[in-house]
This record gives sequence, structure tokens and C-alpha cells, in this order.
Amino acid sequence: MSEQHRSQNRRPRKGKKPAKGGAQNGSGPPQPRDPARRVAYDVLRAVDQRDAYANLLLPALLNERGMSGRDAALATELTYGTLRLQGTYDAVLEACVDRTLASVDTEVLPLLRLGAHQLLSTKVPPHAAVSATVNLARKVVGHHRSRFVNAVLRRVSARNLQEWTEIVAPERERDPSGHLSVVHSHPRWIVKELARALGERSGGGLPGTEQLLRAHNERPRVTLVAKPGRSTVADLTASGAKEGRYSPFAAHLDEGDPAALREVRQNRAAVQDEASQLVALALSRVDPHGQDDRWLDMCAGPGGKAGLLASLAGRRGAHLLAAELQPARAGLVATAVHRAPRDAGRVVAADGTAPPWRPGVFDRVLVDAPCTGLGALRRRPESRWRRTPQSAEELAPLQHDLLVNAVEAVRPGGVAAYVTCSPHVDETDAVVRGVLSERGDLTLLRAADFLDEVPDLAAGPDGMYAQFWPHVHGTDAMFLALLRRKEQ
Ligand SMILES: C[S@@+](CC[C@H](N)C(=O)[O-])C[C@H]1O[C@@H](n2cnc3c(N)ncnc32)[C@H](O)[C@@H]1O
Repeated sequence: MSEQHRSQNRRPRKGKKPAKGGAQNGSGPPQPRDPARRVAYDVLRAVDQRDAYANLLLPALLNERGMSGRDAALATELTYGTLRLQGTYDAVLEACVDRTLASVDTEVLPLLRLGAHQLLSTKVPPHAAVSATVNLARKVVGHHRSRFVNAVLRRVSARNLQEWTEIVAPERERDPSGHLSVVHSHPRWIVKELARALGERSGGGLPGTEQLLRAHNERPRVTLVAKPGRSTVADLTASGAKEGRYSPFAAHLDEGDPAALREVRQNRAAVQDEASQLVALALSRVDPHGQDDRWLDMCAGPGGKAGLLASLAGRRGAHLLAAELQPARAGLVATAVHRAPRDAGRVVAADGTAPPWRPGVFDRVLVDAPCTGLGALRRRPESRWRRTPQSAEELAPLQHDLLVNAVEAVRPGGVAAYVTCSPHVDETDAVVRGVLSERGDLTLLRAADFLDEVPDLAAGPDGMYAQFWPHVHGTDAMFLALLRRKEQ
């Protein structure tokens, strides 16, 4: 990182003066002189102003502007680094502007955050961080406002990150959630919900919660799934990946573009978090007490789990029906299940709460419900600022209805898996408990028993659920409950 930054800030060698207004490489439109910071700024602004997704927009802009190698790596670090610690930087900036941060122009705020990130979390020399950001400001918001950026960043540069957080964060003893919220850049309500999901109370200082928040701010490795019957982990490791931690199908890439791997390009492997693989695997491991032909994935888009389930089903001679509400996403599912062994996957665009299939006919059903995504904050750093304390409450009725329809779809003796990529108790235990309390025909299975290879998974009342954690397992915080429909 430091080398990358330094090279960015190195003066051009004598005789290699860049063209005025941007470096030219002979053809094509002029490039900005500092393309990495410009891309980072454009993404941060779009995330803020039009709710863009950084993980979609950043690669698109890098591609559009023909950026790769060092510039692309720097742009990526600046974008994600700024988004991850945005809450901390905002608290610092609040102390450095002579008005409220909310009243700062929306074009200017991303520049302040980008500058704060370079000053407080990278090895870019402070004068270079300020001058590069002010140069960018001059281009994108004009001379007048660039002077404001200069003044604020000079104040920020007077202290390091630790010195700032000691000033701007509430004391930990007095207000543990408030302290962790500022130091680790999460909205306070999310800190509280994560602490609740971990079973921690403020009085204990929230040590586990702090580890989790820290893990959310680390760059996650790219995890791949070798689709069973189509490729193996050995194929992926031969292409430079490292074997996964728990899943028999997982491999990690420390860096680089997954699409560079032949197996990924050929759809024989895909990007998929290890916990996602393992919850699908757990469902496939339950004894369905009888026939094992018909599997259903009720919320399949974009198709990560469906891709794996179709392969697992195909190898056993079973079939998977993958349903997804949104037709465009159903198209992605079709790609994910394409060429599963024995052509085991079928896709339908359908509403799981008003299903077109007959009830009681499936041996295994997965419902990977729409949720707040609080378990995937490592990979979607901006989403923590988008969700509200009401988000989980708003999703609860849909989650309930989907789970009811999932268990209705299962035949007696068969099994349903309820999965969320969120550990929020209102989306996990509360939903499962609600459905169990309404019906007498379900037995909750001990989910962690089906994933013996993963330590410290059992969670919830009597340890009946499985809960993955980024700081414990290095995965997303995925939740799994397994419910068997009772035989008469
Ligand atoms: C958490 S995502 C599923 C992720 C997917 N299982 C995977 O591994 O790639 C939830 C999906 O449910 C879909 N969905 C939302 N409401 C639905 C409904 N009523 N019926 C079916 N699918 C629905 C969403 O469009 C979204 O694609």
C-alpha cells in the first residue's frame, strides 16, 4: 500500500513532463492526472448521492477508463478504505469544520472523507495527501471550494487517527456502543444489534462485538466455490488459489481478479463465501427420511446457493427447482445452474409467498430470505449507512411468509433450511420461533450437527441454530436453522 501511494505521489522524471490537464498516451480521451483519486471520488459521490453500489460501480469505472494494475489497486483501496471508516472520518471532520457536516456540499464531503482517509489510515505523506486531494477538489468543485477542502484537511492532519478518536469518541466505560460506533465506524444501532446477536451486554465492555466490528473493516479475501462435478479445489489451487478453511468446495484468492481463472470463466467455479457454501451443504446432509428427488430453492437470485445445490442434487440423481421473484435475477440463476451434472437445475420466476408449485412435494427446501445483509458488511461497506433501525422490522413479515411457504412446500419427513445473511435476532430467531409457535408439525434440528467440521457454530436457544461470524470463522455472518416436517 505505502509503495503504491508513494509511487503515485512521486514527481515525474525529468524529460517526462505529463501533458497539461492530464497524461496522454497518444490516443483516446485525455486521462486525469491522478486517475485513482478521481475514480475513488466519483464512486464515493455516486454512493452518497444516488445510492450506487461500490462493488458494481468501481469495476465498471475502472474498465471504462482503461485502468488496471497499480492505479486500479490504489483506486480500490481509496474507495473501500474511505467507505469502511466513513463514520470515524465523519466524527473527525465534524470537529474540523466550523459548521455541521450535514451542511457541507454533497460534492465536497466525499473529498473531505477521501483526504481524511489518506491522512489517517495510509502512509501517504500528509503534504502529498492534502495537495493531491486539493488538486482534485480544484478540478471537481472549483478553486473557491478547494480552499475550504485545504483548510479542513490541514486541521485533520494535525493529529493521527488514535489521537483523533481519543478526542471525538465517547469514553468506552461510559458509553461502550457509542465508543465502538465511532472507533470502528458503524452506526450505533448496528453495534447494539450485533452485540445482542452475540449475547453481549454493555456492562461487559462488548469485547466480542469489537472483534466483529474490526473484522468488518478488514478487506475480505475472495472465496471461490468449485462446483461439484464440474471442477475441484485442486483445479483452483493449481490456478493459484489456496484451499478453503472448512468447505470441501472452497478456495481463496488473496488478490487478483477471479475472472482470470479459467474455471470461473467457464462457470465450473464461482465466487461464493464459504458460509454460503456450508449452509447449502448442511441442507444436503440432512437425512430426508425417504425419497430424495425433489429439491427447491425458494429465493434463488442471483444463484450462488442454487448453483451449488444443483450440482449436489445432480450428483445424487435429484433435481433442483430454483425460484426467484425478479425475472432479471432469475436469468442470473439460470446461468448459475447451467450445465449442472445431469442437467439437474430448473429455474422459474415465481413469488415464494404465492407459489405455483403444489404443497408438500419437496424433499429439501432452502429459503435464503431477503434480509438486511448485516452479515455481509465486510463486502458491502456502504450498506451499513443505508440500513435503518426499522429495516429488520420491515422485512420480518416477508421472512415469516416465506418460511411458512417453505415448510408448506416440504413433504412430511422432509426438511427446510431457513437462511439469512444477517445475524440480527429479529430476522433469525424471532422468525423461526414465530413459525414454530404457530405450527405443531415442525421439529427444529440441531443445525451445527450437520457441519461438524466448523467449530463454535451452535447459537440461539439450546444451541439449535448455526451462526457463522466473520471474526470467528472468517466468513459472512450467515444464519441457518433446519426444520423437519413431522411425519404423521
Ligand atoms: C438473500 S437473496 C438470495 C441469495 C441466493 N440464495 C444466493 O445464494 O445467491 C434473496 C432473494 O430473494 C428474492 N425474493 C424476494 N422476495 C421474494 C419472493 N417473495 N419470492 C421469491 N424470491 C424472492 C430476492 O429478489 C433475492 O434475489
